[in-house]
Amino acid sequence: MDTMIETRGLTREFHTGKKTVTAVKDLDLHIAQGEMVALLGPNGAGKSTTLRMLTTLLAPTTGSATVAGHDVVTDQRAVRRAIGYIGQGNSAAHAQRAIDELVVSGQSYGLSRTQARTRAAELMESLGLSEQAKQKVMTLSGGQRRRLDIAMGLIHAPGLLFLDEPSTGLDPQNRANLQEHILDLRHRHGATVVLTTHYLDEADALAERIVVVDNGRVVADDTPAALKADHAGDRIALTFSSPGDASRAAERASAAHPAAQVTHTSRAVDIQVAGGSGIVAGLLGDYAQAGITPSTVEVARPTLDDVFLSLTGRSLREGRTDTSIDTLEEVAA
Ligand SMILES: Nc1ncnc2c1ncn2[C@@H]1O[C@H](COP(=O)(O)OP(=O)(O)OP(=O)(O)O)[C@@H](O)[C@H]1O
Repeated sequence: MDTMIETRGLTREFHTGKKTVTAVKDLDLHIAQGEMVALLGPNGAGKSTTLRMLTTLLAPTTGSATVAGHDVVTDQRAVRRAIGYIGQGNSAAHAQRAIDELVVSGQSYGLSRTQARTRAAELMESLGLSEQAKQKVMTLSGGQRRRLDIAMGLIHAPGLLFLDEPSTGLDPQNRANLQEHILDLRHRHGATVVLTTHYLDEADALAERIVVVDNGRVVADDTPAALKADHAGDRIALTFSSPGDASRAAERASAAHPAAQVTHTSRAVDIQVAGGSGIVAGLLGDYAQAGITPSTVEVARPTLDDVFLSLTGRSLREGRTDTSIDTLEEVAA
């Protein structure tokens, strides 16, 4: 398959006062044409910085990257023509009417005025913005502006689409709608898609490949299924009516399944083990023989959050703050 994105030792540092933050460190990434890749990581992991370097919004400190065959430093115009980018910030101008903003954006990508109008109307309709078409951008709600940004990123049906947390601020219906647009670009145009998201279910549903980043480095890179199989087991959650029963249950589970991760708090026991669903019956039989009766038993398949927890010791669901700054001025930085 043809290469769409290639980075070698891509690194970006930020200097604030005397402090240096290495946001992205020695990133070697290869993404083939047509791949759908999600970058997953906690706040501050370096996801947005990576995307902003690949979209020419930010210059790398060291290392190199090519996007659609063009160097992100020496051939910025060609890179920009080849991509669609939906950043975290609002890119639309405030005083323009929403529809005009979209049409102009289409023309800037080389569509004729007629093509841009047709496409803009289609996108407005399917993103539920038809009624707001003639409104000035500054009068749109947060969610409507987010949808306008998305329309601007999709207007030229790009062969390579970067999305930085595209679903943030969208209601479930518009989130589903966006996923449809992405899948449509993919299937109809064979587009390559690189996205960052905090919605683990979204990454799981959309991406065939997940690149997990932490502290500016790649810590895992595989399909969602392989990541779960390699890094997280099923989870068996049990509760008991007394702390004594919980304690004995935890001990018996550890003895019978040495490879399992068993944690126990007061009346609850959590067992994480590969193939966990297959051992539940045996475990309950053992408890029955020992006179221990659980109050509740739940078995859950691993999630990407379990994968992340096992790789980094932290949960992706931990508190989130917005650190992103999306300006073209930083290209010069
Ligand atoms: N313009 C900047 N100046 C200084 N530090 C920055 C700048 N942009 C990013 N950083 C720092 O670089 C690190 C990586 O930030 P980045 O925004 O790439 O993370 P992220 O993985 O996208 O996080 P989030 O999930 O919160 O969007 C963070 O420590 C952040 O504070």
